[in-house]
Amino acid sequence: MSEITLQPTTTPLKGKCFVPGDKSISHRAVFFGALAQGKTEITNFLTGDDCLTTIKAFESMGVQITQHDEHVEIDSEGYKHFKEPTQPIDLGNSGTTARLLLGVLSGLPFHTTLFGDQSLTKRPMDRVTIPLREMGANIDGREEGKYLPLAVRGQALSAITFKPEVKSAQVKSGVLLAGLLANGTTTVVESTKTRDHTENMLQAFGAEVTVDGLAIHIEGKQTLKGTTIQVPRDISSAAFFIVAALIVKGSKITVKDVGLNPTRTGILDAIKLMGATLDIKETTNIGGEIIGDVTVSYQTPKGAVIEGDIIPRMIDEIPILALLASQAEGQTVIKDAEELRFKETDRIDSVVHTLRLFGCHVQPTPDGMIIEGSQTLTGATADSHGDHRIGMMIAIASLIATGETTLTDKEAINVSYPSFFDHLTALTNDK
Ligand SMILES: O=C(O)C1=C[C@@H](OP(=O)(O)O)[C@@H](O)[C@H](O)C1
Ligand SMILES: C=C(OP(=O)(O)O)C(=O)O
Repeated sequence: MSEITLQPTTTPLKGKCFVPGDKSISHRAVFFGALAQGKTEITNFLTGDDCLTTIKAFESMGVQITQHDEHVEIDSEGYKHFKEPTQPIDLGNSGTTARLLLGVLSGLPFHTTLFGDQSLTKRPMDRVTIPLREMGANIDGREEGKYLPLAVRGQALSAITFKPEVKSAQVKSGVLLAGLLANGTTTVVESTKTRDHTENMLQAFGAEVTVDGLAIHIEGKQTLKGTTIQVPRDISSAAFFIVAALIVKGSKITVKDVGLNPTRTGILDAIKLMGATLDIKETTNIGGEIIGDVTVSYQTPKGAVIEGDIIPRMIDEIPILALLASQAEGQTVIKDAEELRFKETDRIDSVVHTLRLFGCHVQPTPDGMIIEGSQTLTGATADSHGDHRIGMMIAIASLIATGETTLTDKEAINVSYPSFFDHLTALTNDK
């Protein structure tokens, strides 16, 4: 496992930044491109480990996929022509691939085995296997199919109406994908709107899908048609530099062409709730996804209570928001975020543990944390614990810590942002 030694920055962050393509949208572009008939071309694809895992999964079912850096071409005859994989499918670290693929495999007429890395093997899969079994899926595994490895024998599926207990776009998407292969009309009714890239992309691939408030209806047995997908840049990746600019004195940066889908911009709303100003310019809308630029400069926000419906709209950004909170004036309380406990690490415990290594005062709660503001950070040796978002949080913390920071297991960052350190260096070296 490799490590990197990081020094506090002596220069502010300046200039423009083009973060890589959105992880959620890159996954879905491969899923739908593979399921569809004909050619799909994806540009600005995220070449992070998780999205490459999705490509390999479909290749193992015989789908023709060519990937050159951020450009992907898929030539598929459609899901009816997928072949039974000869080997178990390795899902690596990717929860999104696991939950969405379970939905697809449940309705295909062959047998597959799925496994993942140590972290993914601990993450709950019953949130999706329970509704899939209700549709007729045959899924078996440890603890009655709660955890990977899982064996799936595809079946004819029947539509259901499903009201998920967890606020999860992965669960919603897994059931909608099964619904696409099922007989009848499947309905998912959410209690809070989660990221809606699946719904947008289904429409882009010509599927009949109706969104009626919090209810989504999908007709079964539809044929999708290959299309062109331009992936917006990832707001979840941009969040690390937005926070870096807010906390490093004298900074001013613009993150360009970033996805501004309202189901993903909770982080921007939380920053505004903390009294900071952001300049947000929406520039275009491609395939139902709003894209724009965010300009941000150094300022001291105020502590706030972050809770309720905003949480699913910023779930992956909570680690970096916690770092921002440590620099705010006053206390910040994060509530209603128990879902953090089911990510690559238990992100309530790992954020608290990591910020404490830097000398911060922070308390975990069952569904979030309480972070004291105006804290001085002291350089530390901190491990990503195999969690990309914790790794990037440590790197951003090192910019303002006194003394040296050593980040161990830095390659975890490749899951969602392989060029992270190049981009960070460019922002701190811009003249
Ligand atoms: O659907 C998606 O692409 C994702 C949904 C979220 O997970 P949950 O659906 O489990 O909340 C998020 O944390 C993950 O990074 C990506
Ligand atoms: C939780 C994440 O991803 P996944 O669930 O796909 O592993 C993430 O990217 O922060």
